[in-house]
Amino acid sequence: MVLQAIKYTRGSLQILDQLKLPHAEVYDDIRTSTDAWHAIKEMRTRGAPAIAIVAALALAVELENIATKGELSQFGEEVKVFIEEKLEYLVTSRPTAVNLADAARKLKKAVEEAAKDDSVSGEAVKEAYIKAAEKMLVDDVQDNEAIGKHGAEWVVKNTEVGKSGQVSMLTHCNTGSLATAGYGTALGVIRSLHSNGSLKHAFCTETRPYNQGSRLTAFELVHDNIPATLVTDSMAAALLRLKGPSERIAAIVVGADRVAANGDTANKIGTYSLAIAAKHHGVKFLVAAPRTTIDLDTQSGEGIVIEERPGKEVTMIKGPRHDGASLDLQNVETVSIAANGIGVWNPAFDVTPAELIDGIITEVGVVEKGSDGGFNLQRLFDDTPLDKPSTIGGI
Ligand SMILES: CSC[C@H]1O[C@H](OP(=O)(O)O)[C@H](O)[C@@H]1O
Repeated sequence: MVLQAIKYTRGSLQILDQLKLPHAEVYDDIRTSTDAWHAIKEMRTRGAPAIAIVAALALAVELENIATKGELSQFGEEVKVFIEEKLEYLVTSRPTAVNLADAARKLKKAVEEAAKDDSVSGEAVKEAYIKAAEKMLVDDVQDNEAIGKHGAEWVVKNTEVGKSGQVSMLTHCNTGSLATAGYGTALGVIRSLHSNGSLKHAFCTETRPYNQGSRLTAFELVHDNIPATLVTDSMAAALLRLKGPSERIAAIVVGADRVAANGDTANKIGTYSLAIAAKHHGVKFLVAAPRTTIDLDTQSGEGIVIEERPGKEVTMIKGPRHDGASLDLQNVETVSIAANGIGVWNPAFDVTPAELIDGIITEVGVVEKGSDGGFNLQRLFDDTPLDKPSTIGGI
């Protein structure tokens, strides 16, 4: 059965509560933009692409239900203003991932287009919004499958493939079906390698403090029967030193929350240290992200706002009681794992400089740095297919 973080039909949206995973699969109804804002803020739904899609669809459901109750304005301009205000509110839920702001910009543009004619009805503007939001859900899965294909091809072509013709990979945080509309980005590359028969073993970090790796990525890898091993974040560098047939890491592949114009990448905290270890050990370091994660308006990592989260996410840990024999799923406890009174620094993301990144895998191809040592990401948005040699930066 396919893992679904997002369940949507016209007028109805449910999200898989990721704070209850991996021990319970509970879906929460999202009926309004306010429901979505809180679900995103609390990280019941998370992942750069997923938060954009959940926000967009939550407003679609809100609009549909307002119309069903006969409360939608008949005037297109009034519906347009309502939509714009709701999108601006939704964007405030989490600042670092650009996908949400990018989606809001595109949805506003679709609504502006629909409302150009003063005589347009509220119903027409509502329909234009809902169609644009629903398209994001469909496009994301297609983009992720393409990312998986391009990434798997690049890894096999550009890394030291084992004698078995297979590679072992390391990934960080969760970038799978639980972070997107389906299939995943970095985890999508691992899924593609696995389905091609090119994956020897997958390693995932636990990704403290929110444990998206141990709670979510391990859940997805077990669900898909992909041979995998969980390691703590502090074990990653030591893992890169191992040269055994299964442990020899061919490449690290991670997701992204925002890729700046020069390729500097904001991603889950701990990504930067993995990139440093990869450089030291001569292991390829790859970022996998759809173009909706690329922010050409932010020139470098210096311009990326890093979300800071509550200290209790570091000092407290939550899970079902285990009596030494089995889990008591009805008895979820939160326990402190730090000294009372200690200060806490809890940035949710860090920035990996472009110089530590070997390739950026997108749905239209893999971008590598050119002879000038830089990424030319504008090429991703040009009409020229990526398979043609570019003037700046080999692609
Ligand atoms: C395809 S998910 C991209 C990115 O989003 C995650 O952040 P969070 O779990 O805080 O929403 C993580 O940084 C992933 O790499």
